[in-house]
Amino acid sequence: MSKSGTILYLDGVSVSFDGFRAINNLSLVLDKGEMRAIIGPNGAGKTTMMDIVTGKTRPDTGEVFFDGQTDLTRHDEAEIAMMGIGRKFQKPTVFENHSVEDNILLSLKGPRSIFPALFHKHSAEEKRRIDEIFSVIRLGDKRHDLAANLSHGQKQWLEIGMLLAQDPKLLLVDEPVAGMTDAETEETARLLKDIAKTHSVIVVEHDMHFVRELGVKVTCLHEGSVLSEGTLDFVSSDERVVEVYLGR
Ligand SMILES: Nc1ncnc2c1ncn2[C@@H]1O[C@H](COP(=O)(O)OP(=O)(O)OP(=O)(O)O)[C@@H](O)[C@H]1O
Repeated sequence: MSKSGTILYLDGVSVSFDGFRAINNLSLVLDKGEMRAIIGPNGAGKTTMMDIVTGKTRPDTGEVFFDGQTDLTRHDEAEIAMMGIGRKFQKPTVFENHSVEDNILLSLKGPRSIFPALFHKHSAEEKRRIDEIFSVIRLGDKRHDLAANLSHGQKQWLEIGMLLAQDPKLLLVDEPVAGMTDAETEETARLLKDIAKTHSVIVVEHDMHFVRELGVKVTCLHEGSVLSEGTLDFVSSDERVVEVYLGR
């Protein structure tokens, strides 16, 4: 497999915890600009795979490359975040006591303490970026509301906006629609599709209706390796996927 043109390249990756192989000879390649949905049963290794990409967990063996050339196994979590890999965990962790806009300002890329982040005069370029983020996350009319007053779904969108403020090249998004209403779920699919026009994205989800809305290539993990990969129709008609996951 060639690394050229890839944003993420995992080959032959394994990791064991106390003798248990959570990731087992995993190979997964994401092209630059691609959005991919990752599905699979509990314990399949989805979180561990993302932990390996973000430098939280070191693989025992295998290659992990970012942007075709950077060996991620040689970097720590902070360095990997600085390189442009952003991760959103399942539970939203916004600053509840700040306004929606301040949450975005506090997240803008660049070393900054709270005081200057909130009170410094923003350049035209920064203002353009902030407006762009608000248009993507559908919270323009909530800019001055307290983050605590947002719905669960809106908090997830705000946190995606905080991730965008870090200007990542690759976003890892863990179960974004868990707990959302159907309308919020559909809007989240549109929101991620907008983001995917200019970013590479990995979305882990169990909600198959949402995965269908995304309309992207799907990878099903099982026991730490790829069980099936292709269109959702292809993967969901794979008998092995039905047996270990969808049929349950
Ligand atoms: N730090 C750890 N120590 C021991 N075992 C671990 C550790 N991290 C993960 N595991 C085990 O590795 C396996 C893969 O777990 P992982 O959390 O990656 O699965 P997952 O696909 O994300 O599942 P879920 O859909 O439930 O989030 C599980 O059996 C889990 O118990």
